[in-house]
Amino acid sequence: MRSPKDFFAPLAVGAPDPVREIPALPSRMIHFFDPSNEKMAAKVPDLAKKVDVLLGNLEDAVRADRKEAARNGLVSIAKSTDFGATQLWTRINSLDSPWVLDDLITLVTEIGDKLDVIMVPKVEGAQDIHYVDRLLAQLEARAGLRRPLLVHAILETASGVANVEEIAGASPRMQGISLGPADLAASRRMKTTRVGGGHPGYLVRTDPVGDDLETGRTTYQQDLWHYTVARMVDACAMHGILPYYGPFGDIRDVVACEDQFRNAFLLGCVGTWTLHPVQIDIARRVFSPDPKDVAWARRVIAAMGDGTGAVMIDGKMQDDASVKQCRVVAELADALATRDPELAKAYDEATKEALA
Ligand SMILES: CC(=O)SCCNC(=O)CCNC(=O)[C@H](O)C(C)(C)COP(=O)(O)OP(=O)(O)OC[C@H]1O[C@@H](n2cnc3c(N)ncnc32)[C@H](O)[C@@H]1OP(=O)(O)O
Ligand SMILES: O=CC(=O)O
Ligand SMILES: [Mg+2]
Repeated sequence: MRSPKDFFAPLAVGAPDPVREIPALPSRMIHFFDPSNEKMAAKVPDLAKKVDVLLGNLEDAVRADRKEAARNGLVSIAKSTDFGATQLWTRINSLDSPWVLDDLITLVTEIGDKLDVIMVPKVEGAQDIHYVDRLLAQLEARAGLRRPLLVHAILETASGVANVEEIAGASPRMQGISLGPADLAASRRMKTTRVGGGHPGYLVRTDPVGDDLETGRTTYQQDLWHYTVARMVDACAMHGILPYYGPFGDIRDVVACEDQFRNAFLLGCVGTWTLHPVQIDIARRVFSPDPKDVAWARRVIAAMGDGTGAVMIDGKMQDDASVKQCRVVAELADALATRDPELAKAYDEATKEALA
């Protein structure tokens, strides 16, 4: 473990100073595209106007014989596109793969000034982050970068989950963590065959009435990912970094996708991955607080004055703890409003109505 005294010192001579705080930039959707896919690449300039984060994916879902094309495609897209306020991220290949070294050398050298965050898959423990941390510092120094690249880990191995707290705190570069339900299911030897979402077999059933075991016993499907998402959220909150839901692979099932995203939002996640354009509006809707909740939060904050004591609003007790929750919602709304004028209007109208 690094000494707290030198945690914020650069890991290579000439590398930029590490950040002391992770910027809470809007990142409701991390939209994945394959930079070697011409159709997807052609949509990037338009998508940049619609999403908070664009991610050039180099790992799984890119065929082995397209890895180089994806890497080079990302370099040329990054150089030729105006991303405005939209962040550009990449997902590199896994640390044991034959491609990752060239991914990092090429991307940091060629487009290190355009990239915001590097997503690292299949992280097992702090040692993986330490490896990337030092290598990035060396490459940043060589490329003369002034701004450090941030690192995002995917939680998709059983070891990663067991070590999630040390991963979250492994480096000042740690920006966030995403749930990777597909690889995690495989790593845990779960008996699912899906990319995220629930399973009809994972359920609880009401008790029998008398001796009849068959009739009237309602079943409730449970969330396979509750434990992992909750644990990830705690690890991230503890270290001041951001938690995200990951992929929802049933593109057609926009209803269950929205449910899964909302569960993650309510538990503390700030965003999710979007794999297909149809998921972008779902993520925007779910990960932007509802105008009614924003109006309520602003009303509680106004009524609570300096934030101490207790007041009654519409029959509900408010005190220091509820005003803190309201501040989370109100601050998120303020941050999103600066990026999204439609949301800003909806929040202000709902607030006026609530305070009238
Ligand atoms: C477990 C994990 O690791 S998840 C992360 C890795 N996986 C990914 O990144 C997957 C990314 N998404 C995809 O590859 C695709 O969306 C697929 C394969 C799921 C579906 O692709 P398609 O069969 O082409 O879907 P569909 O026909 O509905 O696409 C409609 C249009 O949207 C485009 N499109 C689809 N996905 C994307 C995307 N992620 N970004 C931009 N455009 C897209 C298609 O190219 C198509 O364009 P066109 O109208 O010009 O022909
Ligand atoms: O990479 C994501 C996953 O679910 O696996
Ligand atoms: Mg994966």
